[in-house]
Amino acid sequence: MKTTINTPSKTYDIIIDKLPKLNFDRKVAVITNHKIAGLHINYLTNNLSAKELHIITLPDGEEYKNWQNIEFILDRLFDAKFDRNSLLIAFGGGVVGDMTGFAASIFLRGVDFIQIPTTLLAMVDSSVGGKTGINNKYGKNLIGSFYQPNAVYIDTHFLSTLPKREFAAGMAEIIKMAVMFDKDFFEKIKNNSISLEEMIKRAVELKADVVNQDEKEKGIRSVLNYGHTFGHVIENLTNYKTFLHGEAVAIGMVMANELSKILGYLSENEAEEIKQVLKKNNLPIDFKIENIEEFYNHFFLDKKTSNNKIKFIIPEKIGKYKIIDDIDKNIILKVLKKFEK
Ligand SMILES: NC(=O)c1ccc[n+]([C@@H]2O[C@H](COP(=O)([O-])OP(=O)(O)OC[C@H]3O[C@@H](n4cnc5c(N)ncnc54)[C@H](O)[C@@H]3O)[C@@H](O)[C@H]2O)c1
Ligand SMILES: O=C(O)C(=O)C[C@@H](O)[C@H](O)[C@H](O)COP(=O)(O)O
Ligand SMILES: [Zn+2]
Repeated sequence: MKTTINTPSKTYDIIIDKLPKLNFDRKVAVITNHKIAGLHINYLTNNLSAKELHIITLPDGEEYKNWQNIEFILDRLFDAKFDRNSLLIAFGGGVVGDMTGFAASIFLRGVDFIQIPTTLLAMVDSSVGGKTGINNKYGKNLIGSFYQPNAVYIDTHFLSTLPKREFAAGMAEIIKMAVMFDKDFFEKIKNNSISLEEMIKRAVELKADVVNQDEKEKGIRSVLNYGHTFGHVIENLTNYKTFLHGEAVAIGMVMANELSKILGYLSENEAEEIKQVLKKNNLPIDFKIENIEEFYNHFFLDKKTSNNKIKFIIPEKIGKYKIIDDIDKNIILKVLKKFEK
């Protein structure tokens, strides 16, 4: 199965199939982490040949998605005398993918890279669309670039070793896409009447369609941030340690749905339906806020906030999104109070 991304900066294919034989007549650096290398590096290198092959392994975890590890990658590339004709391969989840893409976008002002995602979340979301970056003390993904890969190879073979919690985190981003764009897709997920490959394919198609329309998030691409306005604050406040990204997004969707209900859009029934689908997919749907003013103030670090207007993405109904950025502070505090400790 193949989907194509066609943006002003690059056109490339997303191939959902067994990993093909990859031959590159140039220097190649595979960037991964220790866990994935231990589990799958042989499967990759058995299908990969290059003029010169380097493996760069990073520490594992969201807390390592930072400048220090970007510099680690760049130092390895300089030490090995990589040049502008070199290729980087992101072999891992979203953390590896975001860091590899960012390193590729700034090394020598930009070298080619490809994505070989190994988590469900990376397969359906982070490997597609060219958002790259790192976190810092101010928040999530606040430093980075829009930099498209040359190709994405999605081989579900890698999911055989993915822990249940990580699989669930990927389901959060899939459910997000269904709630925003495709009620039929949501129903299939709810009723378990869709195969894993078909689910991945549909989620990738939905994301590709958005990226093709709005590569650099000037409009509709912000819809992919549903659940993230709240979710990123949760990740930041819990130091990226309590929740996986997808788990924080799931809670964020529940909070966004509360906002939609208060504004008179989403019905109680549909909000409950979404909660049940998240729960059934082993995702958290609650979070206790210690300090709602502190939580509220984090919204002003969100990249979608401009001119002090916080932008929220909510479902008007399942399958129909709404972008809204002129909400009174008291309404937002009313939502946060529902989750106050
Ligand atoms: N760029 C984007 O558009 C985009 C989209 C969504 C999420 N993200 C980012 O992606 C990150 C989350 O990505 P993630 O959920 O893939 O987390 P992750 O990259 O941290 O991987 C999750 C865990 O699973 C392990 N792992 C990876 N593949 C495995 C496999 N096949 N078998 C066993 N273990 C495996 C990893 O080592 C890690 O411990 C966040 O930083 C988020 O901000 C980016
Ligand atoms: O690709 C996008 O656009 C998304 O918003 C996908 C999100 O799932 C992803 O977590 C992204 O990194 C969040 O975007 P950000 O710009 O808020 O970092
Ligand atoms: Zn996300």
